[in-house]
Amino acid sequence: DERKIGSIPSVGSSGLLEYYTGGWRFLFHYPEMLAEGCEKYPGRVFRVPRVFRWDFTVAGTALTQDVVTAPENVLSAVAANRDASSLQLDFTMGPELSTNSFHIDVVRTKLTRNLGKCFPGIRDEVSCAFDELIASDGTDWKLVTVLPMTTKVVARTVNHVFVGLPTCRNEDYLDLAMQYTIDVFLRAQLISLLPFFLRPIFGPLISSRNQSVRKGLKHLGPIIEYRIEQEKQHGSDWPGKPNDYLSWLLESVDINDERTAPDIVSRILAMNMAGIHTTSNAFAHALFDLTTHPSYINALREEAEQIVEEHGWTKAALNKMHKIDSFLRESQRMHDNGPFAITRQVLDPLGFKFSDGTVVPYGSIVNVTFRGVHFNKTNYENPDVFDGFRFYKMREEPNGALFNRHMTSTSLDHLSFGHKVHTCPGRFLAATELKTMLAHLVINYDLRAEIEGVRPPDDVFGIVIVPNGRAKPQYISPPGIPGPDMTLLSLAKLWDSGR
Ligand code: HEM
Repeated sequence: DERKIGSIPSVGSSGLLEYYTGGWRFLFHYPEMLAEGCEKYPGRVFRVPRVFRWDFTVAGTALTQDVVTAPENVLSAVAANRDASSLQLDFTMGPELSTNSFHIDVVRTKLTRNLGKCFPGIRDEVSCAFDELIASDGTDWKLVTVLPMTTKVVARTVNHVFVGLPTCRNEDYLDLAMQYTIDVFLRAQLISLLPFFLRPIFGPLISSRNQSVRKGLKHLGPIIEYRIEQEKQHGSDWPGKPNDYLSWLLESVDINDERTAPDIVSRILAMNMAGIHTTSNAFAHALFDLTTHPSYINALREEAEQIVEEHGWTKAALNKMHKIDSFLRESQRMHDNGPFAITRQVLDPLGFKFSDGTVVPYGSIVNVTFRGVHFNKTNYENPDVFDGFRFYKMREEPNGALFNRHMTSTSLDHLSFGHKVHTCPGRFLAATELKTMLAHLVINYDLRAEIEGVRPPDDVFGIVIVPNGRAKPQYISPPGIPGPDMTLLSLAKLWDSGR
């Protein structure tokens, strides 16, 4: 295995020292290390030192195809999440979530099919949450820290779909929903520092799983009990049954099993983890792109206003917002959730052989990095330049009828939601939320950067690469009211004149 590994290029030195010291570089300079690897070894696999291990990173379209089409028993997403990667799923969330993942099937099927019906609730939650959190009195610009605000708006909105009102607005429940991801990640990092044989002993003690499920049961336990009772009395279509994820989950389980309520709570927490920070990070990035390139604001506002005026606030109307769709997709292209679209563990004892002949050994972690694909000149013209209407322009071309670059489309050149086998099943919900949020903001508010023309730098810690948590763009509602010193229009003009 050492011989096989030795022939794979590495970022930094490939010596033994790098194996031990490089891991520390990884904590604070991972984006630069990946950029260096993608630049030096385009279209290949390269090694990156982590703490006491090498990760194998794929930086190109052809080899990405090898990864996304490999079967689960060869390159496993489940194994990567359970133990070897950052989640330590067995301890942090429970092994049953990977051995029976019906909660994921329910997202893929019932949740996605019901988005049209759930849309009024989504729209209402987005609008109330933003208006409450920005709390503009309509006379002055207001500074609001982006990331906590978007996280709260998203947490309320997904939970409107997951568990409905009033729980989706309960502060204590929302704290749990937002904090859960952080608890899981931090504790998983601690567990993964332990030697393998100690993990089963100390893993459960370090994990916050029982505590989180207990807190979740405090809020959801009585609701689950009530719904089970109604079903027992009136059958599965009982009068007044809410149309939400909790109901769809309960339709898929044995309600007589006493383990049902804690199990359902674990699965709802897992979906909060998959759905909150991913979406709120994407939105924060989009807002930073908008305030750094404010000339887009009017165009997006015009589109949103015109479509809402003509078709009202519906899911079908969102589908017509092509500029908003393009803007969000471009923002995702340039700023992803962390460095990797795809993480897998090699399960084949013979290792995994890529189509270029590279072999990575059994047990290794293989990552596909966004950078190698999204910033690749063969995939995109001027990939380093933000072009909010890049995809909109493709759509307008003569063969636009064949356009297949919507926000929710995955492809080998756009991996924000993964591609093929494990493509994100929540992307339709995420896109619905993101488009509703962006349309709501531009229709109801003017916004501008805290510091003109400056995009707040990402926060970086190891593989956690997230939008800046302290930046505060400014908002004013309703749009068009002059601010204390400069209006949005004058800002846009300055930008156009090249300042
Ligand atoms: C902008 C927001 C989101 C982004 C960027 C995102 C991205 C991703 C990515 C990159 C994957 C991994 C694909 C792979 O391993 O091949 C994934 C998987 C997943 N996502 Fe999302 N996601 C988002 C929102 C959501 C939401 C809202 C939900 C839930 C409602 C969700 C549920 C899931 C689940 C359950 C998986 C695992 C699928 C599987 O293993 O088969 N995601 N997502």
